[in-house]
Amino acid sequence: MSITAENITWKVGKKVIVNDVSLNISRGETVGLLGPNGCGKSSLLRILAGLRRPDTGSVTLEGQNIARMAKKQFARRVAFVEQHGMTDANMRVRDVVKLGRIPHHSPFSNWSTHDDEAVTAALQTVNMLEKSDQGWLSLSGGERQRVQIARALAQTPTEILLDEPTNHLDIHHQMQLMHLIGQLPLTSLVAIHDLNHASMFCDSLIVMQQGKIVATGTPQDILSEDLLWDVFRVKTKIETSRYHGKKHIYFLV
Ligand SMILES: Nc1ncnc2c1ncn2[C@@H]1O[C@H](COP(=O)(O)OP(=O)(O)OP(=O)(O)O)[C@@H](O)[C@H]1O
Repeated sequence: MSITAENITWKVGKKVIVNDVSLNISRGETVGLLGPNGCGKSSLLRILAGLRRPDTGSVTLEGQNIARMAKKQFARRVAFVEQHGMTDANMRVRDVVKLGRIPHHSPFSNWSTHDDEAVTAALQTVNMLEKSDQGWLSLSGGERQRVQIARALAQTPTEILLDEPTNHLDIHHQMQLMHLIGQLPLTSLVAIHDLNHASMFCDSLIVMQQGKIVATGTPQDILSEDLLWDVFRVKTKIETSRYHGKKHIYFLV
């Protein structure tokens, strides 16, 4: 298993935010993390990214407990793209993406052509190479989002955690990004609100409600009208799309 969590619980005061969560994500899988606002998706991602310590339970990467991994070793493996922008400084786009190479350097190592190649490839992947010299503050919300993803890719991680990465993106870039995430030769866990995109682009899904996991499995197996009513309180009609063969959800009023 690439990422395993066992019985993770995280509380703030007496409020249980992540409640006894266990999960197993196989290497190379693209997993969608679904659930209503406030159900604990970001909190769980932050725990898996090593930014929060759970009160109980453990997270392991290929069997290694992350609490016992050196920070740098962890950062070389796991990239995290959070929901909100990462800097107020007016850095050039290329310099923002270069930050992704930090875990690969010691105080004495020099910047190499390999680093340059990783940065260029990451910018190319998100279609931002031609804006390399533009200032961060001059970018649109969607462009910033893509640069943040480039920074994560420049890290050349084996696991990538993304918190609503298609937020701010127009439909073209949403589709392009979800397709890209699905194609990356990495283990990806992506919090996402668009259920049709989750169905189209994810190998499997984890559905949360009030801090707990209430369903896991392939989109084909678990997306059902009953589940979406129970979790999101929406009426739906679900059919297998004759265009892409995946489940397609129609929302009814
Ligand atoms: N540091 C904190 N202190 C207090 N409450 C917190 C803290 N972090 C998260 N919460 C609460 O935990 C709950 C889960 O929040 P979280 O951001 O994980 O949800 P989410 O599923 O990512 O939501 P959304 O879909 O709206 O982004 C929310 O009620 C939130 O207010």
